[in-house]
Amino acid sequence: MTEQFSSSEQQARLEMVKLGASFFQRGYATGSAGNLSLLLEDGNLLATPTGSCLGELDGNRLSKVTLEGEWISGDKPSKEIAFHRALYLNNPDCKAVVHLHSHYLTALSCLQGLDSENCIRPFTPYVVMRVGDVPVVPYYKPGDQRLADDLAQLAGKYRAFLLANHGPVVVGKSLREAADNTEELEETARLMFTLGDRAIRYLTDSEVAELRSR
Ligand SMILES: O=C(CO)COP(=O)(O)O
Ligand SMILES: [Zn+2]
Repeated sequence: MTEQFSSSEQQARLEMVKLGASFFQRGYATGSAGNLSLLLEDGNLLATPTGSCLGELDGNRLSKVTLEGEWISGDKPSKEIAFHRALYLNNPDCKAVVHLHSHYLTALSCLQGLDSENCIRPFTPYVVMRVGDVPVVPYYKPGDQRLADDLAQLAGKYRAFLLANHGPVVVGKSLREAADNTEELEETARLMFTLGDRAIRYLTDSEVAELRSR
């Protein structure tokens, strides 16, 4: 990578390239699906370009956009940049966003009858400790402004979201945290399908409350 970026921006670019490759190599991302963004120290967003494969990101060509949505540099930003911006603008703790079409969460997002306020009823502690409730955003086509409008409404209250018939969106205080929490959710969705129709002992309300108050 060239020297045209500040050292913190250079580090952020390298982190995005590294995490994108890690997602891709381990099968959490396939083809050119999914997008990542983070808030730079200069107050602008670094995001993956539209149509890019997370496994082959070029640190020098990542998109830079203002929080208002103006494209500053790099390749054309993700078509989902509007919903990424909505999350930063409506949650001061949001410093990074991960959106994937990971297998099990996307399968979950296609089920009918999900609880729109929390589609993952807790049966293991980590989802409660790290993420909390996961609301479902109704289906809109990728890139639709209504995804951003709905996420803007939910952003202040939740750390992860499931886009119906599409996939997860997870925020974090860092790209690493958002990535870790996305993986936690993906593994939890995988457990849901592994458990299938068997009777699950869900965590009780007091067990959930104990985890939340930690
Ligand atoms: O996941 C995607 C759309 O929801 C991928 O779109 P982009 O390639 O424009 O980021
Ligand atoms: Zn998508």
